[in-house]
Amino acid sequence: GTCGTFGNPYESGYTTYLSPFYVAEVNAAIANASSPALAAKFPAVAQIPNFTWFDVVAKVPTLNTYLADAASIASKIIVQIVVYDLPDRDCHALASNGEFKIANNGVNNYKGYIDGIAAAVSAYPQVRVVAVVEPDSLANLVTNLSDQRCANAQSAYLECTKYAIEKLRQCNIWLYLDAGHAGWLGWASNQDPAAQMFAQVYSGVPNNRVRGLATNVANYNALQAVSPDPVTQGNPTVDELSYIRAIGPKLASRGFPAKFLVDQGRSGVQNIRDAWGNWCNIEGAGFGLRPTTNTPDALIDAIVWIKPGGEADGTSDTSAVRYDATCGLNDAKKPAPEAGQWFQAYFEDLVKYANPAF
Ligand SMILES: O=[N+]([O-])c1ccc(O[C@@H]2O[C@H](CO)[C@@H](O[C@@H]3O[C@H](CO)[C@@H](O[C@@H]4O[C@H](CO)[C@@H](O)[C@H](O)[C@H]4O)[C@H](O)[C@H]3O)[C@H](O)[C@H]2O)cc1
Ligand SMILES: [Mg+2]
Repeated sequence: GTCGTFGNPYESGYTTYLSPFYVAEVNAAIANASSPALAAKFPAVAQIPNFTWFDVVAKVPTLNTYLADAASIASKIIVQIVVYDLPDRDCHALASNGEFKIANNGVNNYKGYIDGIAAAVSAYPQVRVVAVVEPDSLANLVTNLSDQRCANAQSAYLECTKYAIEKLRQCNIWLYLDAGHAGWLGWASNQDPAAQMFAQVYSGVPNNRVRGLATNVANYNALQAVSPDPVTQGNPTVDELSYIRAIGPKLASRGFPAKFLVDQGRSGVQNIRDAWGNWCNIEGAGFGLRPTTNTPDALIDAIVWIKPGGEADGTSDTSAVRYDATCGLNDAKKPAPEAGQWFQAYFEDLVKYANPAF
């Protein structure tokens, strides 16, 4: 490509920007804390970088603000974002359905959303942007085309993802496509179809800035399980490291030399789910391994916190339009607010059960 470096964006010497959005959420949590002893730990949490989710187009202007702020802080700095606004988003679930609908000009709306992000990235070439692209989207195309909503969304997801990769090609951006997790695409029957699809998307845009894949986004799997969680039911890819070591070579052999980011933001406690497919506000979860480039495999660029701990996965209000039954299961903490909204009790648990401890 025409750009210089395209190695690990988290290379030494780079600091990672703290999202003011999340810092503000944690500061508010201090004011609402159930116990002063626990609240004493909250400021330390606010110092750990995570990703800012651009889940509505109205948030895109704040990206300019963040990039300008970051540029004023350090010459070598990384801003971490999640691109998350596909039309008919979260097609196999209800909790995170988005603002754009395919049936209502959604693909064009999405392209405008991407154009806004691309303009911000171009305006601040001195700031590195690491972007996770569309959690749950391509993974749903691997396993859920039997769901009419996903089948209907397939071509739009692929067109929108291609557009995002084409537009987000500035020399200061690194893209990681979302790749589900060990309990999703890690099943043997899913690995090859997944590798095939990711490699096809990668090859579809020459000279792209797709560095690799992001796994375990908004999920709870260990990077390296001490012992298999019972829910893994004999699946050899018991954790994210085994999933990555299984799918990495399958991607490389198909022309996609993918590197990985692994979300460990809510992975501090294992054996807390009734089933591996349960994903909503899982009770007992704790903040996990701290972000680092000290990873167990060269395939992994960094351990990161992508889902901001404390922001809900979905509402438990059965009367809500976006109520998903998964958020009503026994292992889902209740009462929970809408996806993305601050869930104070859940945040306090994440701090309480954090491993490593705060
Ligand atoms: O014994 N075997 O050999 C065998 C073989 C195959 C088997 O089938 C596999 O079973 C897996 C479950 O074990 C399924 O994985 C679940 O798929 C769901 C979507 O369908 C995901 O939900 C998403 O989760 C996101 C957060 O991660 C949410 O943000 C998002 O809103 C939400 O929709 C779950 O995580 C994920 O765990 C696979 O599809 C399925 O193919 C099972 C056994
Ligand atoms: Mg979700």
